[in-house]
Amino acid sequence: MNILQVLRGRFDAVLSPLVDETAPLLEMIRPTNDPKFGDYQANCAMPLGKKLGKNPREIAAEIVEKIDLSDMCEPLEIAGPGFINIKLKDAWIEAQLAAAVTDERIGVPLVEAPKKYVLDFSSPNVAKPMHVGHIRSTVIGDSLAKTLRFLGHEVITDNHLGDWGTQFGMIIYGFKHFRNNEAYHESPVAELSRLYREVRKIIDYIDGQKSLPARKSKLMEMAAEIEERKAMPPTGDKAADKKATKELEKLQRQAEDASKELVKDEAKLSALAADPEFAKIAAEHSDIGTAVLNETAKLHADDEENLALWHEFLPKCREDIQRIYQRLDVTFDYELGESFYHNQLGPVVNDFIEKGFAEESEGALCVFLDGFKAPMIIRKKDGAFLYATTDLATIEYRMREWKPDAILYVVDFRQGEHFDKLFAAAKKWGYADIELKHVSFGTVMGEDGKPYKTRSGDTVGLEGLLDEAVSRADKIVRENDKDGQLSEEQYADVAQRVGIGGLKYGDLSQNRETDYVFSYDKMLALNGNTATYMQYAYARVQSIFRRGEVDIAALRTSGAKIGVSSPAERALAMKVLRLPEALQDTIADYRPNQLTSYLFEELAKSYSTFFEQCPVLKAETDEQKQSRLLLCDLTARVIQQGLALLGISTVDKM
Ligand SMILES: NC(=[NH2+])NCCC[C@H](N)C(=O)O
Repeated sequence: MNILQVLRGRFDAVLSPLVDETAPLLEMIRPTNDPKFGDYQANCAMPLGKKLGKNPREIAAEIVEKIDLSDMCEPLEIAGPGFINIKLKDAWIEAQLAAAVTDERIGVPLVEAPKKYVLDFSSPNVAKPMHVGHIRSTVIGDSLAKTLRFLGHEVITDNHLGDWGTQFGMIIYGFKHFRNNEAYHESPVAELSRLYREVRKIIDYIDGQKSLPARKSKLMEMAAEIEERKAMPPTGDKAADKKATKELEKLQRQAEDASKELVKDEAKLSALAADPEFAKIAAEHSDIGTAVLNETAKLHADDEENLALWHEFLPKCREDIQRIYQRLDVTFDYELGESFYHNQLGPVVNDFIEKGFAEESEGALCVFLDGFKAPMIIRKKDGAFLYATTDLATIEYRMREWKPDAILYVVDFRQGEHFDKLFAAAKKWGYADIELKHVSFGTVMGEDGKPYKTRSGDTVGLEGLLDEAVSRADKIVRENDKDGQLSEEQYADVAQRVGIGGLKYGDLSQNRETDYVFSYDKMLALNGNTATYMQYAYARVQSIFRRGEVDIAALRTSGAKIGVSSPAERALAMKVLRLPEALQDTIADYRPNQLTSYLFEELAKSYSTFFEQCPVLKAETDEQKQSRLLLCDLTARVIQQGLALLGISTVDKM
């Protein structure tokens, strides 16, 4: 059971006659950090006292007097200004452990009111280099899907592939003008990816050159302004002068950065221009920007040739991405990409017009939303629909077909404004009683402090990244296996699980909203908050069973019991029983790092202390030995379950 939830339920019964809204008070019942204060502590008497104008200690006494917890807790204690300390009875803990030992779900209850979730994650733009951010979305989304499902919710996972965008205009253009038939034949995706990069390069070159004069004059303006400000005499007002100096410095820094950037770009452009072959191509394709848009527009207008090319390219691109999913062991219920909604965009826009939610502004069709300066554009001046239009059609489809209670979008924080607007527009459109949530995440950084880039910048690069993790894991596993207990075959298997697991855990253990630095060394470390450490803890328990020739499955059903007489055993037992709470915390705001920190900071650390203080195979009595073996087993099962919900597997030996 979820102990915290049960405690809160009991408090709720006492608090609800006193206040209208008990939820914030119930939030103040938390596990303690120090066993001195019991297992849980309720701090709600203080705010309640303030609210009711009574002495908090009196309130606390009143709560303690009325609450019915005698079945599970020792008599409650009131401390300090009105803290209520809650200590569970040992016998009650032991009964919970006994139930968990024979429970496949190790004591995790199913939610009483299951909800239906749609999870939109991964969603790369095919035919365009997939990047580390898409791995991040994939790993976070998959873990949330698994956790929600485990708790009993219904989850539909949907990979909203970008399979209809300008990138297809680009490869269609590239295919028509630059393709190498032989290369395409040999390795179509590699050739398409080359074509994408080629077209991108020309577009960037032409746009870069076009923007140079404006950038230069902007810099001159900045320089002039700096001079002007420098020439200004001080006013004598200290604060104002200080502010002026600060502003001047800021402007100087900006000018310096812009000028460096310009020098760099100019160098790049002139290097390209110096390549006669490239210069010739660029000159021949000077209208490439418009041409690409035309190819895209033709595709969207069902042009026969472009549609045929799209049908030819798409399965190849999807296959390419599939390899990454296979290696990450991630699957989707649906992969309804942007192209799937193509025919619904017109009707969506018409519906907005009919309902009076959209108006024309400078030729574009706009949805004005309260609280936003800029409107959401749903049709461009040239008639083209946008990313946002597709997302509206997607919401309509999902609501109609699946009727979910919530749609979660696991997407990069840079799309924050898009989703804010999308959700506001959806609400306006009538989708008000659904939870629409942008599960936003930060950037994966390189050790140089810039966004992490794989060497080749495409799926091949991402595969290289996975390969590297596995090959480093292989080395670590071999070094660690001093007594040579693993076969060659086992090395390969363990390296896979440790390498890919390390990569996933390294990501999931971060607060998803912050940027983090990608480091193989950190994510594969044997010590610390890593998958490797958790996998190792699991394997160590299995090795105890092997060394002691323990048939753990038989012991589970033998009627042997776990006792919690020593502090280390009791502390570990409490952590084991807190798995349901950790999972609840994980989905409360969709944060897998709640689960990793429970596994590492709480469970693994308590296990370590237990392991130091409590001999298992050499326990004093048979009864104690069985008790400790079962506690080790529960710990290992919680680790295994926890890792499984993160999409990470365990190994028995490593
Ligand atoms: N429904 C959505 N907008 N999902 C996210 C799509 C992400 C987009 N394809 C990208 O790679 O940036």
